[in-house]
Amino acid sequence: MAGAALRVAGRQLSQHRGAGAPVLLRQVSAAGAGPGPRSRCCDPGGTWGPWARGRLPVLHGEGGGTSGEAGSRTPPGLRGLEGSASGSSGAACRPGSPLFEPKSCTYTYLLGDREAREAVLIDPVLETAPRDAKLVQELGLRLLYAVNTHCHADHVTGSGLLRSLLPGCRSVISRRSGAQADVHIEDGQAIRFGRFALEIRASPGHTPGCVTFVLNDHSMAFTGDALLIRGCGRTDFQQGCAKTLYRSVHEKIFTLPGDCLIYPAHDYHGEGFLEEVAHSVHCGGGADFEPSLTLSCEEFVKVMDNLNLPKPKQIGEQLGTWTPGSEGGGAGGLDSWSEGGGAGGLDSWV
Ligand SMILES: N[C@@H](CCC(=O)N[C@@H](CSS)C(=O)NCC(=O)O)C(=O)O
Repeated sequence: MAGAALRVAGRQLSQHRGAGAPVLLRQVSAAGAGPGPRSRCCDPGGTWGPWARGRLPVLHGEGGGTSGEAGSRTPPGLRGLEGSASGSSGAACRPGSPLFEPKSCTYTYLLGDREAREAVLIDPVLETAPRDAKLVQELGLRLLYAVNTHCHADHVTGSGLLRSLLPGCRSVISRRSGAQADVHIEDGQAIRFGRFALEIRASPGHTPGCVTFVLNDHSMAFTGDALLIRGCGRTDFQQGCAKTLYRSVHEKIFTLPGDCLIYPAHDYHGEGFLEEVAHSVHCGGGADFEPSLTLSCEEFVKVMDNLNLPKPKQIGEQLGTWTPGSEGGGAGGLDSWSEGGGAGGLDSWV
């Protein structure tokens, strides 16, 4: 077991726990960094989830149960949010938010080993890469890898910029993504930082190359767009496949231990940060994430095939980084990605 994961709010390393735990850093985001439009959600209010309402932006779980300490956890909705790091209003800020990019509603995660000072950053965004690089430096960490859960269509990854800003940092993405990177990963492999590792679980469906990163003690999982908060990745382009996504989520994510915390790439609905996801999965059969995932696979596919979502706002920017030769051109290019390297022109992307 890697020990208890430590959440850190703002820009301070916590002293609450020993050095034997990886640091999961969460930064309180700026006021106004609210959620994007709701595309589908079973909570018509569009407000904070009950676990977040009225709370201040603080470090989740600090002083309360943290991952790796099964049995000491606070139930969903009651998780301790003591020790507020800010006096901001809960209504304006995302409670206990990790690193957040408001335009694409993307969560970036920084994990580090405090002893070895080695870190990995998951799903960085181009616009917020300078913020993340500064944070890594301030914390005295050495960023080994900027890893991507998949080829994003809604924003440009920050991994390329981070390689420049933090020499020694290597970009990572799955081989099946077809994108270029310093390191290509595959199901069953692991990315090491200090005494810890992120295990790679292929979780295709949103795209063929999607992966979920699971901390080696299985206390945390970073699901990318396979499983979101009150949602899951769309499957209507980038060679998406609803049936494949259903299988991935059920076989690779819902099978994680009941106390595993799930960290998704987006929260479009402002539900706040939903911890204890696997716990909720066990209680609600997945309904706390995406209710349609509790349906049969056949019914889920029907729902996904009839979402009629607009294309992501930034799909043009993302495609604009492609070099000629990548398929299609224009937004339509994403529809024709090929599994074996259709997104080959991503030199500027990773
Ligand atoms: N309004 C947002 C929607 C972006 C979007 O389509 N997001 C994808 C993941 S990134 S390709 C998705 O799967 N969304 C699921 C959903 O239910 O919305 C924007 O325009 O950026």
